[in-house]
Amino acid sequence: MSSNEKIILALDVPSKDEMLALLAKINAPGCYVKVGMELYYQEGADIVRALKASGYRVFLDLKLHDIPNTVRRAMRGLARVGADMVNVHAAGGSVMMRAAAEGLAEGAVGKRPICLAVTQLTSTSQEMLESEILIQQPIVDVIQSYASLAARAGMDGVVCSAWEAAAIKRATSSQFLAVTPGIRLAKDAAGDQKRVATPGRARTLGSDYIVVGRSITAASDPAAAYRQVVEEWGNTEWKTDN
Ligand SMILES: O=c1ccn([C@@H]2O[C@H](COP(=O)(O)O)[C@@H](O)[C@H]2O)c(=O)[nH]1
Repeated sequence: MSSNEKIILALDVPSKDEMLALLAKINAPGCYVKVGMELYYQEGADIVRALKASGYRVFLDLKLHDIPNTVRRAMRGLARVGADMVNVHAAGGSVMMRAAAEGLAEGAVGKRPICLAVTQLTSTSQEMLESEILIQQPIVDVIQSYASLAARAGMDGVVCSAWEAAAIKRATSSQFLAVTPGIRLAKDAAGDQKRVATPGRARTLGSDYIVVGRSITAASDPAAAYRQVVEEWGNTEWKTDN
């Protein structure tokens, strides 16, 4: 089956065996995949090495958020593992983000991995932002501000929802990446996600990459769902002038 390098499949499964079974079902060799906490905390760095050895591109989604020295040293190690894309929380601040970039440059064997900053999780709503995180501003303004900070601190882009993609590019540059989870096929339930978009909508809103998990992995036919995401993305025109 054909894949698309801008579609990142979230491998949210608890073991290597389940991951291999899922990849066999989807049958998209060499596609972009995401290893998150669930799989990494069970299988460790070997899972990334195995995926890379099989030709997949890997986003290692561990969302580091700690003091700058710890993040720098952790990133030095993660760069050696060989992921193509990694991330931190922008809320860790500019010194921490700069330390992440430096650690990656120190550890990278060849090209350093793309480093993203998570702005506000796609499971966060405006209401939660105000009542729980105690930030009394429109979420898009908060995300724009984090994106500017991240760009100045040497990040290559941010994780945000598709709905903020154009705003973060206005605040930074058209080259600054918007990697957007919270993607659902139209028929699917949002579940715990609050800021969601379909693959086609995400493209028109200016996403550079979309991250798709349960709309594919929980589908009765994951291969058909993956194909639908690829087609919907591919049949939609990308816009930057939102
Ligand atoms: O803001 C964020 C940051 C990361 N994620 C991750 O993306 C996938 C989404 O999975 P779905 O099943 O498509 O909801 C998941 O691995 C999250 O950890 C995110 O959703 N939002």
